[in-house]
Amino acid sequence: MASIGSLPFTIEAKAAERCVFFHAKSQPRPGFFRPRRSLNFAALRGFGTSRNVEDESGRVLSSGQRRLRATLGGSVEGGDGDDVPSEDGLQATIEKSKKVLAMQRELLNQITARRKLVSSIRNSTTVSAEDESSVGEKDKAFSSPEVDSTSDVSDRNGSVPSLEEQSKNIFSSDRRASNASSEAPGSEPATINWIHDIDEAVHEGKFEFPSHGTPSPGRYEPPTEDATSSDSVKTDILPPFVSSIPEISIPKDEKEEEYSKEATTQLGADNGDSDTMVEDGKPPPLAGANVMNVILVAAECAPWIKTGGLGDVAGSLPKALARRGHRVMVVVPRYGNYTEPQETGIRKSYRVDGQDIEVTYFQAYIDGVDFVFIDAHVFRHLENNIYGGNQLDILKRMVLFCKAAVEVPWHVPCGGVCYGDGNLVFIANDWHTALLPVYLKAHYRDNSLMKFTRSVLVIHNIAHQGRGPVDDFFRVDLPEHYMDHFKLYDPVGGEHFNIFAAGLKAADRIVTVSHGYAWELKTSEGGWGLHNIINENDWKLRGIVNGIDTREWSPEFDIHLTSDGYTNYTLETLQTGKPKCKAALQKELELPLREDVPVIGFIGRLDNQKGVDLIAEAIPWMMGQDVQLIMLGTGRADLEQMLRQFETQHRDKVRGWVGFSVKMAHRITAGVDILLMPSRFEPCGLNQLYAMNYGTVPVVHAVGGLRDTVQQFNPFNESGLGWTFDSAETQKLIHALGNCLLTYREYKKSWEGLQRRGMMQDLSWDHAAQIYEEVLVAAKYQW
Ligand SMILES: Nc1ncnc2c1ncn2[C@@H]1O[C@H](COP(=O)(O)OP(=O)(O)O[C@H]2O[C@H](CO)[C@@H](O)[C@H](O)[C@H]2O)[C@@H](O)[C@H]1O
Repeated sequence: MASIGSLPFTIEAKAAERCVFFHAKSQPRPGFFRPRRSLNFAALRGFGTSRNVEDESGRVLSSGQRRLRATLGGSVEGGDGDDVPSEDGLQATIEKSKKVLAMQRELLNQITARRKLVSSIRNSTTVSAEDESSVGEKDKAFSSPEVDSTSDVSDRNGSVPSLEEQSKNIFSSDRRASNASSEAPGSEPATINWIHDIDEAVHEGKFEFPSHGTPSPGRYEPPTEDATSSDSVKTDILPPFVSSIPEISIPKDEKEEEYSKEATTQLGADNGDSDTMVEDGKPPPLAGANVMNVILVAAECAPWIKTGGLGDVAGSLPKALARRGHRVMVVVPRYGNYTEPQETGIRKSYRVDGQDIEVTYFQAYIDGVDFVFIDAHVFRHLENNIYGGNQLDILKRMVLFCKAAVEVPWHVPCGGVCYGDGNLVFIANDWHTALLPVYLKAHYRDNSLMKFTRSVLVIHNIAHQGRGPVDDFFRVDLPEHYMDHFKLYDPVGGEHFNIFAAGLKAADRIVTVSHGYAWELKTSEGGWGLHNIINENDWKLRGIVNGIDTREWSPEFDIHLTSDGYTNYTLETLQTGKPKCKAALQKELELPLREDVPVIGFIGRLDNQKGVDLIAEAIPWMMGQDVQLIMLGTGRADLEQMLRQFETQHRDKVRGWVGFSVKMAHRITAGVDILLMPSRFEPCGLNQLYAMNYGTVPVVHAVGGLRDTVQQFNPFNESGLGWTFDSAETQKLIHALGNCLLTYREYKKSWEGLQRRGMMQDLSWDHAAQIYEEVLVAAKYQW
């Protein structure tokens, strides 16, 4: 594969990026459903039902409406035709008025709480120009003044969930699509006129209680309330690709209730915001009316299996989405005997390249997230080499994984209840799971199955695409007319089969892991042959900078810093804690114990992407400095050998740890002063984020996510977070690192400022999860 050199990141390029983005945003989206503002009818439900009473136009009114009308001067309930009310009658009316006022008050409280929540979310969000444009668009989409009753107020039975119920729905037994949208974020909540609005709407016939009728063409059809919305499809017309459709939804049982309780407690504990508590002590979900079922599918997931940043993201983004109130699952292959997941006893069989392969499912519920592991003989014994084997073996594993993953919401009950395919969005990651959006479309949606399920494909690294000979198409079990989606020609690979290409076309939305990388992907240097497809699909692409797991990667709680002389530390104890970790690291690696020497670290895959060759070229200069260098990595054999050689040649200054050690990665991040990341390209990069959270100063090539997250230090106004260099050249690396070393030695106050600013950032997933949610909502309403 061609290596890409440094990219032309000029101001003009940045401006071009914005133009492209805005242009794309303003394009109309065919069939894009825009939910309208609607009112919360929750209060009307609490009155119970008795007999049918009709209004002037003959419409049947609920008893709640009847009482309201009676209270407001109507003549439906209680009056029974008496023109002159008796004393008792008056008393009863007063009592009723009091009740209604109490209910009104309660509703207003709920509205205030919701308003507070929405504005607190907004205030806590630093919206970039791109984000602002899309938030604006979302606001518009959610703020039509019309009352639209059929689309987003009620479920299919015509019942209207209250705020409280909406929050319960996420964990409730039928887990139906919570498409009720009384006040979507961004819309003005209904105000004091709500009774009048409802009454008038009902009276004037603007509002109709939803029926089970067929939705009008072109409108959004709310998901069914069954756990599996495709149940209604008869199995005798099942397409050959589909394993089987479950016929019954699994009933609520005790286990599920426990699960609900646990989940709700979790939600409350994590939010910890008493302002948002509703009366019964449960907070409404941060996602509000947008709560949905989300299934993230990835080839790796920390802490069970991780070879790089994808594992970190799969292990932490779902928890942040769950904290927002979504029901979230992660599906990952079971490569080893993990302790937490329990066997579910469910077995299914999928055809892969002409052979039936049986899979079983293991499941665990941790930190508010369902983790489902797919077990099959092809995944076993790969724990130390999950991407191992020949190209065909890998392809078959991914075909099996994607086929099984799509049907997990049908077959695997979590907490007793399957997710179902209504109100569901899959998040696929990188080429390994890029077949999932294609299968979702070709096997299911093209056959009227999983009608309400959508997919988002996340690009963590476009350099790996699942390329193969064109004939590989016949191994992935798709209708022939899908072949063109996979066929790609480029000067490097010639005409070939490309899984990422097809996934990008089939997904409802595409995300990549930084704004910088979103721009680079559209260039011929950064798109690795897929730039044309990415440009064509720019309208559905969004850059979202990764967050970090602030518990796992926190100097305060890091479990790898509790022994061997290391220590946990915080912003307050930085000046004592970090030197202690530095000394412990020097001791562990048998380097000279010196507090004053700057220690430089590198952690990462040893390949062309990470710019290890630039470090190699800079070694002679570095060894002329009074520094220590610690490198941790695995990958290309020649680069591994190079690391060993550095250590042998410079025993007093260099350690080259060849291997994959999570513990050492944590300890190096805490113990070194400077983290070097000369990546030739870097979609986001997590190590620089971890480094900053530990008061370690990054020196990076300003590319992709590194450019987004590390602002150059400015000594004149003491701002910035580290050092950046603008092209992947050894001399530029040396220049940046030289300035960094000078500051470390001569300007202690500036150094401390850099460390503190790094540590004070909010690098958590919470902000990113909120933006992911916007993408999921957009996907959900993509028709
Ligand atoms: N030898 C070793 N021992 C222990 N731990 C090691 C290690 N080598 C690497 N790691 C760990 O693996 C992770 C690597 O994450 P990165 O984001 O830097 O890179 P990666 O290129 O794998 O991910 C891709 O996906 C992520 C997630 O989106 C993007 O940030 C990134 O730019 C993109 O290339 C870190 O947690 C790091 O500590």
